[in-house]
Amino acid sequence: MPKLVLVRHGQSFWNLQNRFTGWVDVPLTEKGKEEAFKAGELLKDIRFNVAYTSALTRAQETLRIILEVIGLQIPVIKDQALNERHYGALQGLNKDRARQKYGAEIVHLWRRSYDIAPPEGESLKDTAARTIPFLERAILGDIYEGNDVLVVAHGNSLRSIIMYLEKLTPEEIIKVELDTGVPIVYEMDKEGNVLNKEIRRH
Ligand SMILES: O=C(O)[C@@H](CO)OP(=O)(O)O
Repeated sequence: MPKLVLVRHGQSFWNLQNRFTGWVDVPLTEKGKEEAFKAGELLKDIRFNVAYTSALTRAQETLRIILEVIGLQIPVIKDQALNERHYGALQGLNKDRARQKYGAEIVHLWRRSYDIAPPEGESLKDTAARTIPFLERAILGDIYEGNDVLVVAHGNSLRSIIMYLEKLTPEEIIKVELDTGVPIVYEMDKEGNVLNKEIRRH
């Protein structure tokens, strides 16, 4: 059965500094590179046929390290459809400062709700409007052909994909948090349904 593996990029400098990142192209920290290395170690048993990533360096670099550790040279497709949610006016702002400025409750809704967008930014629903057509058109197309597929992207672009794959409701997706560099391995059928989910921790 084909496998679909999702990995959030390793720690970036703005993850470390607790700042909203969105589309700002912030590189990985040393810890982030180590997390990518460990993700590669945990995925050595899977002979991926193709990999997808976003247009942002932190995801591309995480993918590059994973493929180097596994020792695979496969086609890599980069597309901004997989970019992080655009965080609008919050990009660059410290998350604790944002809670002080706007209130913890609304900041939590901006970060984790389905349809409440941060100022000038994308809600998860807006993000899904670009990730899901790409998932259906490109990524699941490979699954239908029986390929093992690796996707390295971002906390919220992956939450939108997880919501779709696991058929979660807006109430359920609000609780979903992704750790950096921790692979989620889905066993799929060739119709694109999830048969099994395994989270591989370091
Ligand atoms: O800053 C961001 O772009 C994202 C992911 O790190 O943050 P959050 O977890 O708040 O959605």
